[in-house]
Amino acid sequence: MKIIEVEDYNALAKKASEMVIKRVSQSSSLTLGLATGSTPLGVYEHLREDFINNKTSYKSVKTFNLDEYVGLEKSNPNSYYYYMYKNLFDHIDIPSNQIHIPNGMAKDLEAECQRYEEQIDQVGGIDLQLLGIGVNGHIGFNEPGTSFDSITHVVKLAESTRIANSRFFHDLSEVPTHAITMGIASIMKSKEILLLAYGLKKAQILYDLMTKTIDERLPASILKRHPRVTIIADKKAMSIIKEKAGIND
Ligand SMILES: N[C@@H]1[C@@H](O)[C@H](O)[C@@H](COP(=O)(O)O)O[C@@H]1O
Repeated sequence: MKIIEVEDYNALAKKASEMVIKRVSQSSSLTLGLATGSTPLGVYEHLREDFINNKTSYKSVKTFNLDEYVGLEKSNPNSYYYYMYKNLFDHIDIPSNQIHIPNGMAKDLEAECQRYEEQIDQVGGIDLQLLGIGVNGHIGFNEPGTSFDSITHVVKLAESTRIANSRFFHDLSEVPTHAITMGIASIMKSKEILLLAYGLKKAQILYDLMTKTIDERLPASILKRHPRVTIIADKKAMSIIKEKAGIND
């Protein structure tokens, strides 16, 4: 895994967006894997600005989102569907039939998971997957203990994840208990992965990721087996790694 350290959140968002824009401009049929949460917000902001200023076109780009809550309507501001349209899709020229987000309202959730995984395979897999990381090391919504062989599936969210994500809801009881997520094996099929981490609250998990062995108790640790992973982290997220290595700056 290659780590790029940047000064702060804005530099992280800028760097990540430049990498995405470069791939979009270079390929006539790119498939992007997209993430939600607070971390990619600045990246999407830069992509929106770039679309206005430089007209980078997404007409032939396909996207697959990592995950979606179970039981939230698309119109619910906390659904990842709503998040993605509000922060990105409503502002660029991507055709809606090229956007893929798991349907957390599907009657048959198992069938929805299978359909989603097949769609990813049908387009030849994801070229570039954006990832955040949970404080417990989850990627997508793959909580600690998830099998490394998992494909798109329904998960019961860890209480720590529900509490962490409750900041977006009125209170904890509104946070869904389940979600659909690409599995660890689905994520590992991506040709290239860009993991973003910023802030002190990610410093411990980033240190664990870099120093601990590959283990299902730390879902992100599997990324060490992937040939093309870049981590972009700001100084705060890097602070424990550097402190333990005796690096001061
Ligand atoms: N399902 C998402 C993940 O895809 C995201 O990476 C993580 C970190 O979120 P944040 O970027 O807000 O710290 O939390 C959520 O639970």
